[in-house]
Amino acid sequence: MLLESISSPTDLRRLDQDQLTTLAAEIREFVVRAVSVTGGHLGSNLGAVELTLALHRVFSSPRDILLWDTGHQAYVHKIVTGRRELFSTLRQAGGLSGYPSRAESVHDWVENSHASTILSYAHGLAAAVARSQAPDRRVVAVIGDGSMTGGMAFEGLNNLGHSGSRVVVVLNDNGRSYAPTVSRLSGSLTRLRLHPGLSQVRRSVEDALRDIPRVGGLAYSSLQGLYSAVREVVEPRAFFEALGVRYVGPIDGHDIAGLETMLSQAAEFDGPIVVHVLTQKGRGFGPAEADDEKCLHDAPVFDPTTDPTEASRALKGYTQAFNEAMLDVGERNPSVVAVTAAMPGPTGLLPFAKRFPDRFFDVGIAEQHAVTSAAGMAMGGLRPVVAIYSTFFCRAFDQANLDVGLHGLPVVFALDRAGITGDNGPSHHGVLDLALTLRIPGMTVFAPSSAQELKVMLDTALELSGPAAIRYPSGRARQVAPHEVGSGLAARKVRTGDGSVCLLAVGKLLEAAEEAAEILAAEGIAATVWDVRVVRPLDPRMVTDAGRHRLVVTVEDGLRVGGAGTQIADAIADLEESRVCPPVLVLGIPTSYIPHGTVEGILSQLGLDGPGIAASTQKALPDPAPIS
Ligand SMILES: Cc1ncc(C[n+]2csc(CCOP(=O)(O)OP(=O)(O)O)c2C)c(N)n1
Ligand SMILES: CC(=O)[C@@H](O)[C@H](O)COP(=O)(O)O
Ligand SMILES: [Mg+2]
Repeated sequence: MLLESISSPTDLRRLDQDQLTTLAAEIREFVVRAVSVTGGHLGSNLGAVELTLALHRVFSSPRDILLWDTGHQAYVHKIVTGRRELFSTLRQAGGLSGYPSRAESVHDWVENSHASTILSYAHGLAAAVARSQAPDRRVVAVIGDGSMTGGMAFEGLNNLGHSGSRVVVVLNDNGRSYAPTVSRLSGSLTRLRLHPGLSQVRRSVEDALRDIPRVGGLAYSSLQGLYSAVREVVEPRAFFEALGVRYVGPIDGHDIAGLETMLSQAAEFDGPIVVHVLTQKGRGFGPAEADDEKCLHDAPVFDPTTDPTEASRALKGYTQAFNEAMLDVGERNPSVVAVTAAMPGPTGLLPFAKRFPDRFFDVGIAEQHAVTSAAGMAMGGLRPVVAIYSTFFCRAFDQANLDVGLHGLPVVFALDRAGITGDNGPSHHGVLDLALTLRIPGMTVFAPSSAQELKVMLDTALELSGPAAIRYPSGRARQVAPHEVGSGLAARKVRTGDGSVCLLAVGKLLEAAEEAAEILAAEGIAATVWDVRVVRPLDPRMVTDAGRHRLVVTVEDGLRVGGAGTQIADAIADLEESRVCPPVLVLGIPTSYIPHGTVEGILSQLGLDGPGIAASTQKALPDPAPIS
């Protein structure tokens, strides 16, 4: 196996083109097998094989700086930079990160998995390189066509062009984010034009025409004229060069020799230059190539001899509940519309999009634009539901605060993947959404503890006159009977204790709080447990009841500072009737970057599972009051 002989980019440079073709096939097989064992990103990595090999042959990382936007497509980069044997630990606690990691390798620079940032990094690094003693270092930024639709990418491009920064931008255009990319920049015609089959046809027609005496020459030149007219119409050269960024391409992103030629030329260009490469997401693995939803962008653990597409598409837990709830409200309320930032599949909106195509908006990887577009929709009398991951909501906080909140607009934010998300590491955990949404005046904040609660809360949110956020986690959703579901803005008391301690649980942590109550009961401590349900406005009945206990413990899978617990502690402190405020122990997530691992393992480490909550509670319980 050639692959076993590759432990650094220098090993790539001794291979000839045939060997590179063999190596590419071996890498594809390796990636499919590795991801089948651990789960992870598949389609993007299969599409970036030849491109990565060419980049590492033309540029000398880490002297030359190779940057990956989002970083989910950097598995091949990791394989050729000496980490092949770590893939059995991919995304596991203490194991290989699913994104570049500076702790793992000098070849890695950017760890943030939020899209559309890389041109800004490149601009900054190019400025530093220009002032260093090594002005011949190259800065190379690989950005996908999807990430190119993010606002920051346009900001970066504009500044690169204006400043003349010496950066090689590789636009890795596979026409997809998850779904087909919402952009004319990577128009289907461009891809069609360079479809291998079409190129072959074009070449044979040109050859045939050229050989026909007299008329052949005329026909050939008119075909060329037509071809270049088409190119002028579709190719994005005009866009980039109007910004001051040289444009070359589009070229075949799977032709290593062609890539090397173009990248070598681009490396010599003294300014910003875009090399537009056309790749196929999921290339080389049949199920990924055939997956018209997302080219197996990511895949669960699967048997590599089977097709993981259905498993990869399957909606889990709260996302499935959201999908069902949206279809239901969509039928009942024609003003409800749905907005996504290039994630219709993972947020569960595809069925809604299919059922109500004219009430579904995919705006590209553009969360800020998504939120303010929703504000416009609400201003126009619609009832927008913005489905956005908790972590990506952070990017649109200003828009949520001042475009939605300031105008008191009825936008509903469906914040999926709230809390610890595990696999994708520190830039994907959804730990800030409570701290942020609670800073938006007038925003109602819901945290469902079951699939059934999510549906009730969406209905309630859509009846409100102002903004609302519903935050819910990845993974399994608790299923409960109708009598175990709350209503409106009320909290729900699920267990009555002896007045010693009151556990107030937010969202999914209700299960852990109930487990803690059982553990405490075995120790003779009868805890009261409330499902907070609505983090703001807090249910006054719950606050009053909690204030009558000797200790209040709040539990949430959000930032401890500025989250639900802080909100509850303030409310208890404000209770007029309580003679002595009970101490409030706020259990939540510390202000830190939490590495990847399993959700359960991380929550346990943070003391946010049943035993952890029980232990913290026991430790905080004031000594038993003297018997009067
Ligand atoms: C700000 C932000 N929003 C959403 C995502 C989720 N996300 C991860 S990869 C991806 C699609 C990226 O498409 P593209 O840049 O074309 O890369 P490809 O997967 O096609 O190689 C999205 C939407 C993200 N990482 N960052
Ligand atoms: C790279 C990226 O941001 C997404 O693809 C992310 O991996 C999705 O996370 P889920 O796996 O929770 O859908
Ligand atoms: Mg893409």
